[in-house]
Amino acid sequence: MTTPATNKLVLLPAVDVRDGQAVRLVKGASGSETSYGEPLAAALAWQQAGAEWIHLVDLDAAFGTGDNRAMLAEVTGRLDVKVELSGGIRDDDSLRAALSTGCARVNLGTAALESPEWVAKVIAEYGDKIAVGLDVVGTTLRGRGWTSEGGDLYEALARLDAEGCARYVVTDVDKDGTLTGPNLQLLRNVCAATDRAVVASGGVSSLQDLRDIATLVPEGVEGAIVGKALYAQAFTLEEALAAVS
Ligand SMILES: O=C(O)c1ccccc1NCC(=O)[C@H](O)[C@H](O)COP(=O)(O)O
Repeated sequence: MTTPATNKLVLLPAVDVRDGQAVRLVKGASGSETSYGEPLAAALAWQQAGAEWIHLVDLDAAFGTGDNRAMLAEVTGRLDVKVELSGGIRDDDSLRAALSTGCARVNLGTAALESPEWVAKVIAEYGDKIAVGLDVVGTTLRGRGWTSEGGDLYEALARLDAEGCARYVVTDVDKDGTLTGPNLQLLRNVCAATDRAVVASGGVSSLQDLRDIATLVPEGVEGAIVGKALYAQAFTLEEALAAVS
């Protein structure tokens, strides 16, 4: 693995969109939404607070209950910071739409489980504009808005590494939206199995959680997505950025 130049952890505040609203779910369960208002207002607030990245998710597209494509394109276009677009990007049409927003990269989930040949093709074509979301319960992958099972984490990781995947967004579904802390052991295990960059997602509840994730930067963790903790005002983004700088 290439040693990162600094130990700085990149923070990606999450804006998850359902039915036109910024929401947070508990363990990704449809119906467990808490609403936090307009996605653009949330994203602009994180940008104003110093975010370099926004993790922007179309939950309807992920769940197959419609999409918020036009709204996410508008939000991405209004931001000056980099956007990682996620949720329901599964074919040429949805990938083209996502990339045409001007986002810095997209995150593929279900497609990596159900359409491995297509994913290998787009990794070869778009390089590090493609990240793959490895959303797991235990070591079993989840797709389709985390409702379907999709095989073994480490088998998928070996396959995607061989195909040249640059980056993985790793989520412990049982931690996501629960404010119970990240699964540090999962992150360590994934870093031990790949030399590609890892973005941690799910469960962050405190500044100490972020400092704990930052200790894994030398092992390959590059960033951390933070959702519920920011919306629940457990800390401010300014405090979070200071804690990991
Ligand atoms: O990212 C997706 O594509 C996705 C699909 C289906 C359900 C949830 C999805 N993402 C959730 C997130 O990205 C969360 O915002 C992120 O893990 C933050 O979690 P937390 O800090 O625990 O609120």
